[in-house]
Amino acid sequence: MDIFKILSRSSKATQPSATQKLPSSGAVANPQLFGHTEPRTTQQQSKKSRKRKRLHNSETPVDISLTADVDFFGGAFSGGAGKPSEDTATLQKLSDSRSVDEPSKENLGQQEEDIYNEDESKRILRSHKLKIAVLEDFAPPIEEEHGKESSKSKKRKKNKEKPQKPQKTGKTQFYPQPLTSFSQLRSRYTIARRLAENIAEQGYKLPTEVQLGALPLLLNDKNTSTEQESEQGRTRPLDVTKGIDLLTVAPTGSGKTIAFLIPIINSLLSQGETEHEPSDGPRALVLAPTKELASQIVNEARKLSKGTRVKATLMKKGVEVVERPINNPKETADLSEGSDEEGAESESDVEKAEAVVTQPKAKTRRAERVKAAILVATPLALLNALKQQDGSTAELLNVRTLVLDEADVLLDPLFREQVLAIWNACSHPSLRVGLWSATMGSNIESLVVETLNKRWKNIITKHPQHPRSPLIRLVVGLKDTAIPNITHKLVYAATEQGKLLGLRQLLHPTATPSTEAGSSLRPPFLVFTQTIPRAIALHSELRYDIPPEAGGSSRIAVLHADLSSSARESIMTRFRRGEVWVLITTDLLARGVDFRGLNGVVNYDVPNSAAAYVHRVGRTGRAGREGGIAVTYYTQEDIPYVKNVANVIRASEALRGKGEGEATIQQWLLDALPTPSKRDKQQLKKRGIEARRAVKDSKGRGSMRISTKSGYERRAINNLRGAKEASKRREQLQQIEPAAAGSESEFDGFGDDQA
Ligand SMILES: Nc1ncnc2c1ncn2[C@@H]1O[C@H](COP(=O)(O)OP(=O)(O)OP(=O)(O)O)[C@@H](O)[C@H]1O
Repeated sequence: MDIFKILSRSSKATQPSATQKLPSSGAVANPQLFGHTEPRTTQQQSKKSRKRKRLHNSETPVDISLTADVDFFGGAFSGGAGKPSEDTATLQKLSDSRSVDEPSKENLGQQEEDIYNEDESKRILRSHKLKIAVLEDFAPPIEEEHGKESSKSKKRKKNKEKPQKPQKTGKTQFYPQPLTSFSQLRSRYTIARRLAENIAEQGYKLPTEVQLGALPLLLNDKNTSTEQESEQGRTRPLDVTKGIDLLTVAPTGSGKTIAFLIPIINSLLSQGETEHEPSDGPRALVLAPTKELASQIVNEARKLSKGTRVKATLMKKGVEVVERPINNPKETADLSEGSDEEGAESESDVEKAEAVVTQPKAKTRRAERVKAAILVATPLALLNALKQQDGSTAELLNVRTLVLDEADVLLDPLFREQVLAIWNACSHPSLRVGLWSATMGSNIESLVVETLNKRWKNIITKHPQHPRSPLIRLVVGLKDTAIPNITHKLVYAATEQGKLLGLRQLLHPTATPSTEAGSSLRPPFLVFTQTIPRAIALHSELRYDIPPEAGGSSRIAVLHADLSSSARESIMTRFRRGEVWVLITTDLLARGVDFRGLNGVVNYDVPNSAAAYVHRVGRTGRAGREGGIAVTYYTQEDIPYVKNVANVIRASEALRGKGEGEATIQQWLLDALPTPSKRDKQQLKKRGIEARRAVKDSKGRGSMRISTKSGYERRAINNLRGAKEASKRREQLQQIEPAAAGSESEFDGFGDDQA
């Protein structure tokens, strides 16, 4: 069934042309956004140059790019992804629990082939627009490392009997080994066989930019060029083998989820069976701002850990994460300390057993405990499960990896307190943090550094010799910019009625074939509004716009946070299945949610910030897909704020290589639009367009209502309705009055006997 044909109620103008490409159609050949336009000959040359030993600097820089048809498992697999050939039997024999430190002989042979020298690494990273910098490195200063002590370092040494103090080095560039094919996960990092198979089964062939840069860093790369280049041009070694804290800014839809999940799953698999008991609680924690995103992450984690002992679960209401006492919090704290001890027949085991036996049942909650090693949660749901009777937060003693997906929103005032409380509850000294988003303000970076420093102060008081891991920042492309493969339309609709008319034209494009914004937006698409009441109102206004023969009102749905969890789940499923074609929503679905087949996004209400725009429009054009369309309507009220959006569109089009002539936003428009002040931007981010929050505008009129009727028409209708009601009331009164008069006449007053 052609959705577009039915929606447009015509077959004439709606036949998709043979050349028309939809983002929802077909598979993507190349999920990368940058660096795959280099000529084939260069790629062939690069293949030869790869056969160099690691860390040997070549005299002449070699042109390196990636081949699109990557052969899984070093060319040994045949018959499609995930199907190992006989040649790979040896690889397969590797146990999924083998330590990553013990590469097999056959893998070592492969390893040498896949190692790039520093110039090659630089070249690849640059061609894919990857910038990796060390934000904070806590290793000793360079001079000391190389045995040449400066007078400064001598002085420092004199005062040095104090505990290790973090050494700030400023931002320095860093060039790790890029991961140019998923087969290198096995050959270089000896990830678990089953994990590698699961990756192949998903059909992932070529790593996206963020995977290319982040996976080597997170898999504790021993092969990487451990040199970092400081602003002064000096180099110093950087040790990533003990783990790093990573802040990643990479475009929407660029595959950040598997970039953080693969290292988590691999690390859990590489730990011996004995190390983790389900009763120890989760070992990896992923926080996401919405239930929808959290459940999507769990699904991804389950696909990647299929057939292994690693389990992932979603935090649900009523489920316990740690043992919590009801009456006496002290007792549970003792119990958890005991359970952290290792070794069979140890004293602590006895204590543990006794504690379990002697623990009165009434003192512990009887709810089900989380047994999975990976827990994915929204901040509030998890914090509620950690709150103790005395108001304190229970510790998550065994969590070694904390991931904040959509970190900038999680560390924004809305979630900040909850997230920091959870971060601090993860008390393991070797906790590694990953912060991931497509947008990241510098204030968030500062907050991260501050939080890490505070935590570190606490750690060294308890564990003075504990090594500190570096904080690395990975940026793909231009920070805070929409992906280059989206077509943007910024449409002036003047009024609220104008926007509704515009949206109707998108639903029935043949009515106005010349409509610029609507000419090629085909369902399924998302429509974003500023508030829940507006989403509901827009849904009621449009719900009968789709003809019954096309499925009628069932094709259009609304999803927002006031709905029950089950209603939200069911709408998501119907949308993913293609039963719902137009989904009206709020910023609830703006971040992280992955709809592969989305053809477009409509910003019915202008987003509250540039970042919100980047995320909303990033629901389309995922994993390198072409052609998603983002339509943004703006009215008179939005003019003071729309420059934010216009700037993002300009930057995204520049990234795509669009010149002034073909740009959506002409320079004259940019010049004409007012630049909002910092205060205005903050206010907008917090509250959105103020007038749209109220049912009525500042003059008491309902001009921000979602309706195609003008204010004049609505007033006329209201007057008519008022007049009708008044006359009805008069009629009723007239009927009541004679009756009342009659009843009065029947009342004879109080009798003498009642007085
Ligand atoms: N290497 C790859 N090759 C092809 N597809 C991939 C690859 N990696 C991930 N994908 C797919 O890309 C899509 C987007 O991935 P993901 O949701 O992780 O993006 P993201 O970077 O987290 O986006 P957002 O910033 O919007 O949250 C998913 O459908 C995923 O399956």
